[in-house]
Amino acid sequence: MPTAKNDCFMPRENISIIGFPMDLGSGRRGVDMGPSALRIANLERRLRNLGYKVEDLGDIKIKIMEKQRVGDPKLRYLNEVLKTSLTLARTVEKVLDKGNFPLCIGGDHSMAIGTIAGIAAHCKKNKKSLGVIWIDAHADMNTHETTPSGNIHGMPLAASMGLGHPSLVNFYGIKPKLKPEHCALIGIRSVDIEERKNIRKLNPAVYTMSDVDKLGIHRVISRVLKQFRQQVDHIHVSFDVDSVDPSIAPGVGTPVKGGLNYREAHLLMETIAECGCMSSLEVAEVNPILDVHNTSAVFAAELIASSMGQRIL
Ligand SMILES: NC(=[NH2+])NCCC[C@H](N)C(=O)O
Ligand SMILES: [Mn+2]
Ligand SMILES: [Mn+2]
Repeated sequence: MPTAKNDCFMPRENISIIGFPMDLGSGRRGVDMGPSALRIANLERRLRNLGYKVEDLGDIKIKIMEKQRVGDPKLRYLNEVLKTSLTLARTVEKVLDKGNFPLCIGGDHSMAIGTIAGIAAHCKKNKKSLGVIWIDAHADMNTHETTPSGNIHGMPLAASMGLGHPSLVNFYGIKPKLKPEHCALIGIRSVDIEERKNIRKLNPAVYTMSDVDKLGIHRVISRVLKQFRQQVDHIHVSFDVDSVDPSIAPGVGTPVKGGLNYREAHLLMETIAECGCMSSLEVAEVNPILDVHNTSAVFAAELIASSMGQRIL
């Protein structure tokens, strides 16, 4: 095992799967079916085959979109996002408190508001520092003031670092939940003009696709892991499936050309597994309506397995 700051880096035996069938945070329907698609892709069996004990806690209850009001156009479905994020945060916190590994499957990326809140609460109680590796085509660092869409899935990372609408920033009573120096973004290739200013203001480490092209994905993730292993106690990986190129993962709500290729994505996750230092994982934005025979969900399930120790040999 690699040396670690404390024992939270030891691999956890028990995985708790939490489904978050939410699409109110995104502009397009369908990601609410992501958790089902991942389960159909045999997620649980893949993890059991790796030797883990797995419990599936089922889905967080979410009221269907057709019955909701959009509300503020700059913070679409805010109330529903807050309400459901609260249940998610409590569930994640409980799972961590009992020593299990939370695997949250979405759902749109607004789920990170709840996931990171629950993790931050657990870390605060146990005097652990939190690091987040955000793998995404997008930075998700908009606020209600900079968003071009009003979709909350474009805001969770900024909000977690203390920038954005007070209801998101103060959510779950911890503010900020994450320090920018303990945050790294990887795979970025679509940032809104105003969103750039937020990135500059907070200044987390950002590895764009150009950086991945130049350095190689292995060097990028190794650099981040090396730094985080020395500086934080809990590493959370937030994986947006649209980080991968749409040619291999077409089933996502907001596809952007020029993403990680098949092997880059696996190598990224395999390197995270080798480090043995991931303490929680969430996978967001699988959209079965836009998918082709569930290939994106199967790919996402494969990537989850790679991040949990699946090896070629
Ligand atoms: N989690 C995601 N897929 N986010 C996409 C965000 C797209 C765009 N930046 C927006 O704010 O609307
Ligand atoms: Mn995202
Ligand atoms: Mn994205």
